[in-house]
Amino acid sequence: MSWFPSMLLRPHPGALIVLGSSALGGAAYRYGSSASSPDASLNPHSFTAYTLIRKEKVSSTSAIFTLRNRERGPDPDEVRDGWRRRVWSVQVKQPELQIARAYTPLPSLGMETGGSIPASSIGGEGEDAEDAAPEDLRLLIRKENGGEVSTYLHTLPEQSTIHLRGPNTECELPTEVKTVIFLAGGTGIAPAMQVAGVLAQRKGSRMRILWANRRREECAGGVGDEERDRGGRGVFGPGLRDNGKGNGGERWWKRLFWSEGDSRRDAVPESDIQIHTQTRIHADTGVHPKNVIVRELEALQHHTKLHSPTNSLSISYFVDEENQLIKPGDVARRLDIESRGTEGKGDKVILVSGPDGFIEYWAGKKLWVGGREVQGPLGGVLGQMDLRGWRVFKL
Ligand SMILES: Cc1cc2nc3c(=O)[nH]c(=O)nc-3n(C[C@H](O)[C@H](O)[C@H](O)COP(=O)(O)OP(=O)(O)OC[C@H]3O[C@@H](n4cnc5c(N)ncnc54)[C@H](O)[C@@H]3O)c2cc1C
Repeated sequence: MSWFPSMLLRPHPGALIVLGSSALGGAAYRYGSSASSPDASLNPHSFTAYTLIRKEKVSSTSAIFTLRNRERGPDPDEVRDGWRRRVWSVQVKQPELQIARAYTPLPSLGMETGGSIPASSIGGEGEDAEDAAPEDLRLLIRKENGGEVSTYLHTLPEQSTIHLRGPNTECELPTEVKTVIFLAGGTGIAPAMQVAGVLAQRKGSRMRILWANRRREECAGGVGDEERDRGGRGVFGPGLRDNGKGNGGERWWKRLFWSEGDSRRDAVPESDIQIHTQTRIHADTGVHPKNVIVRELEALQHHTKLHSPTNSLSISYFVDEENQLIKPGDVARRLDIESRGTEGKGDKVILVSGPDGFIEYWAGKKLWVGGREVQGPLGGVLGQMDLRGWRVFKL
């Protein structure tokens, strides 16, 4: 495949940071005049200081960390470019142990054009939209039991300093890629959201995310599109359909997208819009309130349709503790649907991202060759399936 890197220059997670940079791309990094030193902007060669301005709980083990460049150094071009066509990550340093780990920034609406609205602010309180700055980075970080860096990060209070290096390209999504099936395990949803952000900008794009979690709390309130269509456990609960009015008694979130008289107001049916707003439902209705990641995903769906009504982003949730595992048939069915009538219409890709065991089960092991991580042969469940020309990439 010409457009996927044949080798990922990803250092072993435990590598000492003194061993050197893992950045890909070799692009020229531009430092703006407002930056007082080259290190003021995110760059792959040295660590840049960020302030943890917000820690937003997702579940008992995960949170979204919002990080602001301490010297307000401008984003390098590589980051802006990344939001348009890449899956990318940054490295975060644990200063005492001098080790670093990779984390995947979450997209914000309009990132590709310098916008800065966290998708979670759609249908929410609206604070995020006002507080956000274009160069803020948001990382979904799960606290690993006994994990050195993630545990350290979760102990930090807001206003702490965190050092980042990057961006590191994980894979490119050239413009001909418009159809993606994404198998995500746990925090593998972060790269899936990046891909959704990229495809939203491509007319006629189709993406299906199958997201597996061990526990419901990681995807609380998430109802898959198929389940919703079947009229299963409602998103809104009896008599509680959200009217999309938010706090001010007005559909404030519409203003984030449309100005008065904008013809796109009518591009998405009102019923669709309502379904993408935040729910505030008590636990005794039996419906989980949506956590911030689920809200972000639904806002991404909304954003995808706004770009073009022919775009489609569907999400399916699978929860181990509810005995819902992704089965080969779930993938085969989606392959079947997405293959129909799209022969020769651009590249179709299956991306797999998550813990090592998840990737190995679905696509076979990634390999380490000469201290670098490479794709390795296609194995696992996907290796046994008739993929009809779909490409597979392990993230
Ligand atoms: C490109 C990329 C993007 C990523 N994006 C994200 C993201 O967006 N969000 C996210 O949360 N994570 C992400 N990760 C994973 C992340 O980089 C870290 O691997 C993760 O946070 C764990 O790091 P840690 O230092 O906390 O754990 P580690 O210290 O590396 O430990 C990991 C696990 O191994 C166990 N362990 C460690 N040492 C031993 C030992 N000697 N014997 C037995 N068990 C041991 C620990 O108990 C722990 O459960 C990404 C990884 C990559 C490569």
